[in-house]
Amino acid sequence: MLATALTIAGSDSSGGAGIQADLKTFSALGVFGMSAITAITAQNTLGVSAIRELDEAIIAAQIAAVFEDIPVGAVKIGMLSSAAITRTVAATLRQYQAKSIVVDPVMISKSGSRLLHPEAMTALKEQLFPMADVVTPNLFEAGELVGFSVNTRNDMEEAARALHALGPKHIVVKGGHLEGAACDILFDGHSFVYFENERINTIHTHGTGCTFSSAIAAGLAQKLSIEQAVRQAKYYITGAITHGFSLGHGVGPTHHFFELYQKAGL
Ligand SMILES: Nc1ncnc2c1ncn2[C@@H]1O[C@H](COP(=O)(O)OP(=O)(O)O)[C@@H](O)[C@H]1O
Ligand SMILES: Cc1ncc(COP(=O)(O)OP(=O)(O)O)c(N)n1
Repeated sequence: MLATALTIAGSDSSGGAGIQADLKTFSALGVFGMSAITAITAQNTLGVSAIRELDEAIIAAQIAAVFEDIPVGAVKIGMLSSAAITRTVAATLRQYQAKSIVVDPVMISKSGSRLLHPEAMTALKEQLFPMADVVTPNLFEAGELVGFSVNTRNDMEEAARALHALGPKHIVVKGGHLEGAACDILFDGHSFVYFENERINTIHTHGTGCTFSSAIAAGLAQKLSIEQAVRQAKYYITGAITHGFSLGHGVGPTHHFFELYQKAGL
């Protein structure tokens, strides 16, 4: 049977990030994608001009409709916006005993708009992190979550240890915003695995975090180990950034296509 994955995230009208990037990634990786939308953003390559949260009942109903009918191989969680939405998503996933959960703790878009109210941080840590198989913060998000700034590889390791203590089985701290090579680290509570690629010199990186976390979820849905899923995701995002392109007047999107997956040779 085809592997399936559910994304619970916000909609990006320009198609570069959010639900749209997640579904494109699932599809390119050969996984059947399903979605539960938490919020609608009016967004393009220049920024976010409006956000409308959906009410908790319709968010829970979308998740329930999928789980009541279809086996869900993995879940990716992106923009949650509020504490109430975060609690609703956690409670609904608990109700359906969801497995293989990847939490991308989306806080601020690259263009600078808040996608998570600061007061939702506690619900994220207390309700969702203990259920997560993987949490994938970037440097800024890791810093906000642990309460110290994360700027070096040493800081990334320290942050991964602190975040692992909150309950997720694995942490991937993304080094996309580091100087030099694009280096991410995976921590399982015992040891670190480094995933490193040469930095691609481009401004067209809209949606990199969404693409990376949904590629990990796709790998888990395909029954890869965490390390294999992160390796596949790293290969995929590197190709997607390499083929990122100018679209609109600002930061263009990453590009998703099946050949990126075929070449992964996993
Ligand atoms: N310019 C780049 N060249 C190569 N890889 C990159 C680049 N920017 C980001 N990445 C990779 O993309 C993934 C997403 O990271 P990041 O951009 O830090 O996430 P976010 O979108 O959440 O800020 C990571 O694997 C990171 O290493
Ligand atoms: C609706 C929505 N969700 C998440 C993001 C953040 O995407 P990310 O891949 O972390 O990075 P940018 O797209 O902000 O570059 C978003 N923008 N919109």
